[in-house]
Amino acid sequence: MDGRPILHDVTAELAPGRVTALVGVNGSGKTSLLHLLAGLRRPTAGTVRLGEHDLAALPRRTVARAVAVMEQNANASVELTVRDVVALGRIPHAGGWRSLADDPAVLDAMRHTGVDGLAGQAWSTLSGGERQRVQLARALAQQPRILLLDEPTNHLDLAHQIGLLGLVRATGLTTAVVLHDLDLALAHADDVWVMDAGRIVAQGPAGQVLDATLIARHFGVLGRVLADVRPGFRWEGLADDAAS
Ligand SMILES: Nc1ncnc2c1ncn2[C@@H]1O[C@H](COP(=O)(O)OP(=O)(O)OP(=O)(O)O)[C@@H](O)[C@H]1O
Repeated sequence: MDGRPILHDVTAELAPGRVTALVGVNGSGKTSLLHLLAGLRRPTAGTVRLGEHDLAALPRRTVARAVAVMEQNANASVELTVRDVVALGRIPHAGGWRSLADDPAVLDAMRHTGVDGLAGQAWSTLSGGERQRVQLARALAQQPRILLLDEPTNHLDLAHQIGLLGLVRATGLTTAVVLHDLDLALAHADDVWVMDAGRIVAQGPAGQVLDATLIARHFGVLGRVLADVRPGFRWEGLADDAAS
């Protein structure tokens, strides 16, 4: 790291019980911001607050009981079953001698995400899409108040992309999700934060913020908003002079 700030002038608040999509071109700062919200990285200036508290001042276990993170390309280095991986979500709540894998929250989370049929299967043998769902189950087993997801729809086919975001919505948890697909953001997020060069350049309800002008300016793509059948975009190719 060369000491240059990655994020600048970021002021934003996740709305309780709502799904907020972090969108923006590659390198715009989405993952960096998600890591700050998760307490995985600390800001060099400014404060990240969890309720009334400075996140940096809270014990790690307290944060882990409140905030669950599903990272991009999450991996499990040792040979674990699906049930073991989901049980990792119970660590912040662990106490006594009961096996984490026997915790009812583990089974609930596996059922909720549809991976209960894979419980005994080795993590290393799972497909990319199955891994994504198991990682979501691990995050839900944590029983957090806040869910932070970094591109959770990677590796998923279309039906599973929609299904996974539907599951996330159904939790009712305060959620921030990094998404590249603006159609998915429109369909599944309540709010969006649009990032460009380390700043949040627009934020608000997804249907109001994501319009053709903003997309041309901050994504360099010309498009038309389709409002007749469903909210969405029709792409019309790359715009060389999008910002003009
Ligand atoms: N540890 C680091 N040291 C130096 N630069 C970093 C570090 N982490 C991120 N960056 C830089 O900060 C910028 C934002 O990165 P970040 O991963 O947050 O972007 P992103 O919007 O999530 O990108 P993508 O869509 O490609 O995943 C990039 O230019 C990246 O190279």
